[in-house]
Amino acid sequence: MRRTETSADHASPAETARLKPAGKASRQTPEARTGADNLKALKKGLNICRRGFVSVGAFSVVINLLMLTIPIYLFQLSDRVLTSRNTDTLMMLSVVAVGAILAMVALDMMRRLMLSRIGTRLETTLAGPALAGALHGQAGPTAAQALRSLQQVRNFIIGPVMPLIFDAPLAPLYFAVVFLIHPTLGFIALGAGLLLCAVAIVNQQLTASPFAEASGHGQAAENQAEALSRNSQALSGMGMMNEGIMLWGQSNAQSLTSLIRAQDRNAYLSGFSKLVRLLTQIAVLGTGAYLALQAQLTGGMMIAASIIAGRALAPIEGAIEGWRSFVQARHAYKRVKSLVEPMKNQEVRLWLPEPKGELQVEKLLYVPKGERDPVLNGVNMLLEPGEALAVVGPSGGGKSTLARILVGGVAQTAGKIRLDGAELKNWNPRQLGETIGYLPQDVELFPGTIKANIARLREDVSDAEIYRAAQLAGVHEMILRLPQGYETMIAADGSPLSGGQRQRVGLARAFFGNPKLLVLDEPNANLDVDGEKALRAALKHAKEQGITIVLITQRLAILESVDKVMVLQQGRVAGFGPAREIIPRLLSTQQASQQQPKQETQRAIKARHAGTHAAFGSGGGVQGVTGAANVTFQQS
Ligand SMILES: Nc1ncnc2c1ncn2[C@@H]1O[C@H](COP(=O)(O)OP(=O)(O)OP(=O)(O)O)[C@@H](O)[C@H]1O
Repeated sequence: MRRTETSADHASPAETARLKPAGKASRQTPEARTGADNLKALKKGLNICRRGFVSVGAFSVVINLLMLTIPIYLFQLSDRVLTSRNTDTLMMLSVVAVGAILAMVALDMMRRLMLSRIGTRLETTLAGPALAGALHGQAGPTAAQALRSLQQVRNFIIGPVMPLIFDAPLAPLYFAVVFLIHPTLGFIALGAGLLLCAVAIVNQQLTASPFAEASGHGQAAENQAEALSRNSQALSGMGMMNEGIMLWGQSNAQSLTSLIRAQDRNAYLSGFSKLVRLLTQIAVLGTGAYLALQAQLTGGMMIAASIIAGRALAPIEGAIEGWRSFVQARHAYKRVKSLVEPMKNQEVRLWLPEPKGELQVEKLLYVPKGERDPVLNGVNMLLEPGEALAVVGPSGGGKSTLARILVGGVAQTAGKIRLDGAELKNWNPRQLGETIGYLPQDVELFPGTIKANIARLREDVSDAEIYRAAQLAGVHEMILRLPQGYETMIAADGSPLSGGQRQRVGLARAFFGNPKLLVLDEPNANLDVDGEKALRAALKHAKEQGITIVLITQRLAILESVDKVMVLQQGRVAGFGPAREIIPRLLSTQQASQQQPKQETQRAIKARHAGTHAAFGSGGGVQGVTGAANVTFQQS
């Protein structure tokens, strides 16, 4: 048994980057850092953040106590120094006050530094899992949204509202001190505090829905902007740029309109709360002066009470002003949490013995989230190690979805998929990834060199392994013909490679390592004659190596390389069996479907000549392999 690991493997990069500065030498490979380590790092990171918040809370208690320095100093000056005219007392009080203020400022500074480190730590701890969660998720926040949410949370933690949140629980202490100075003043301050709390609740009620609307429309605008940027060339090529920007503008305008509505309400209520606080301070001063005239208070007490009352109300007032950033940060944190929680709860999976490549699918059902109709229904099959299966069928039949489920990219709704008897979900994700080679229908290469792309972005591999994969995929010569060869940099849009070249490099990536199962989704869609030849040779190599192959294709010529054929139609298996039995039937189906329109046209012409009205038939509808399949192949 080699080691244990979980899919919290994905938690590692950010945490790892935090532990060691970025750089080639410091990058920890999956070999050096197991999933169990990553899971531990995630939990440890979160615990450190939690402990950090507890320390910040403790600091806040001391800071708030020290904040009483000035009112107490004032009170002592007016009631003790001015009456006794004792300069020694003045000196001593001043030294103590300066010391307390210095301590308070130092603690406040440390509190901010701690918050800033907690924010950064939280981001480095959660970025990897959040990114992995977003990449794994079939719905929910995109990777960019997940990272932006995390930044929002960090900005809130290091922003000006956070200290106020820690100060708020200590407000009762200040109210208590005002009560101690004089109950009447205490009631005034408490009344104002309750009024501000009511304002805070009203503020929350009035702004929650427009803020939520603004955030929803903002996210839609963001998605549209991302889609525009992805499709910029097509948009500009077809003159659709203005319409695209208008579409984004509508969502953005809706977001800004809701935002202004919420901000206006927030501004009115913030203004009102400031008024309440200042009026309270005047009321405390005025009432204090009256009580002083009645000899119930001293002048110092009166001023101290006013300062302390203002201090008691400040966090409530701050909460009203900072409400928006609080709501945003809370939403952002919820988004991040929804992505990270599943990672945290993941179990450590065993590294199983190397599989042979037996693939079994039992009663597979897939219904996309939020949909009612299944995309795949009742799919069953068994492939022995080294067998090659072609999945064919009309467009939209569910072929690519099946491919995505077979490689564990999409979770099925029901049914079982087993590799060497173990369900995919029970495999160690890292081991499963290394066991599978997958070429998706839309090949996307990562910005980086061809070499890095073939090596699946790993750095702990030898050049020989990369060369072997390129050889197996029959792409080595093509790469050598590029000016920079294996070092050719691929941009985010896949340039300078053509569609066919990208597909061939993607094939080499699928062959990299020692895959036992190859899932190739229309690998020849963009290939020229040379590319097709190379693909056929690659499939032959793969078969010789005993690799199990699932090949999704619309091309007839490639079927000669397979042992079995499955016909998928509307998510159901319309035919499955040995290639030598299924292919002739598919061919006769195709010939019949090609002849039918001709016969119908001839009938129509005859009918017209006979002076009768004849309608064309609906076409298609040719009975296929199991009485339903209507499969058309491209000859190649
Ligand atoms: N997440 C999803 N949400 C809604 N519908 C989906 C989802 N995934 C797949 N579908 C639907 O399932 C059907 C099958 O899609 P799939 O891409 O698997 O077909 P296909 O056989 O590979 O088609 P093609 O040959 O054109 O690539 C399509 O109608 C598609 O719209």
